[in-house]
Amino acid sequence: MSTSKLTLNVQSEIGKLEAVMLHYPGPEVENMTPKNAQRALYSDILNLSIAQKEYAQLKGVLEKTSLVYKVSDLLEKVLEIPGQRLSLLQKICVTEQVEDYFDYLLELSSSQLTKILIEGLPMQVKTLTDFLKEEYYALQPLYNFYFTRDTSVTIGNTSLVCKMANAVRMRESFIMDAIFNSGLFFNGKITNMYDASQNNPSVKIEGGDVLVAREDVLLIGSGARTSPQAIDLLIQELCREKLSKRHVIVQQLPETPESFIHLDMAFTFLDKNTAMVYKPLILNSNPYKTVHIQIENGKVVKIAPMNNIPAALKKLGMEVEPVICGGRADDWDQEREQWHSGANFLAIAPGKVISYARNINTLEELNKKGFEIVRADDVISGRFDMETSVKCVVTLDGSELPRGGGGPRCMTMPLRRQ
Ligand SMILES: NC(=[NH2+])NCCC[C@H](N)C(=O)O
Repeated sequence: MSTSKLTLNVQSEIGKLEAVMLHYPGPEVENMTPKNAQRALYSDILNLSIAQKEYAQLKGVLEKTSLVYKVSDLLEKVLEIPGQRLSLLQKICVTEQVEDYFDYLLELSSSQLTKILIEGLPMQVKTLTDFLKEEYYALQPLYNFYFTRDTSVTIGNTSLVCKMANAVRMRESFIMDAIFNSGLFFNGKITNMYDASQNNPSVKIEGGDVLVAREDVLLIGSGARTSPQAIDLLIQELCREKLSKRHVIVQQLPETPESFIHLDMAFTFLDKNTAMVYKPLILNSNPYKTVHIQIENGKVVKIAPMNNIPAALKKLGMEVEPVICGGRADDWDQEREQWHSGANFLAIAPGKVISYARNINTLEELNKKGFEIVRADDVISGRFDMETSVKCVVTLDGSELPRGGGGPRCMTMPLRRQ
């Protein structure tokens, strides 16, 4: 991590990645039992030591190609500043109803406090009421913190702090807000969706649903995690900038199964003119609407239905050739690989992407389209030089990480792209 401030700038999903925010999964991902895994938003429980080995591959590849900011390092620095520590703790203690612990937390060292805010604070059982709650934690662990994509989004020079759909992820957003607002690390603007929503409970939005297709084009999923009310509010915020023209393409998503939580589980950009798609949702006819919202001089001027995302993009001069997640041949393969984040790609440069090795039908499809398939370890060791490749997929071992419910795009929050 560098010491000078980084200027935020993301104008696409594929421009060469220059800086990214990560959280390395720690004990918090194991601080659960099968009984409460669902509340933690997991479909299964994880094995940390394997998850960490897999994660090390992602981190290793990113460190080779981009600046990496580690959330816990940034948080610790923010907590060093008394005023910022106080306001973050007040916010957390009030919203999570743990005011009794405020004085104790305030006195901890910044590194202890960082650890507790991420890994959870065990409850002190002092009353019968506490005892009968059958809760182990006063502050729940941040099980999903390694999915840094969801709690904030860099749109151009602005960091959008997301209003999470589930209370169990709310503290993640508060931490991101404190990091961006500290003024210590980044130059850029901040839009906080909690503040903007004025506590309207129907406003919810998560970064996995927001894709910056082009400087003037956002793709937004609307479903379990992002509501139409939040998209309307985001548009209002965008309208303040009074850019002459802007487009928002909204894709409705199924509420179940949970592998459709975000748009990036069904559609991600791979290259300037290529995107990974889950065919049944993105290309086939289905009940889920695609809507084009046109903004001019700070006003919504048109809201119109579209056939699908590729058709809407084409209208805006962005032709994308779809690559089929799971391959063309078998719809079971498509379903199985989509479930294991097979459509969730992170581009680290145009045509250079990261995904899980397990989704072999998806990889075969990419290989047919000219993408070399390489292992993360070969990139990290230098046996494979990504610079010499025109198009490649770097694959991560992914037996544990996908059980948390996401892939490489979900685990990375770009701060700056070329
Ligand atoms: N961008 C994504 N698709 N993120 C996946 C997040 C998964 C996480 N378990 C959740 O439910 O919140």
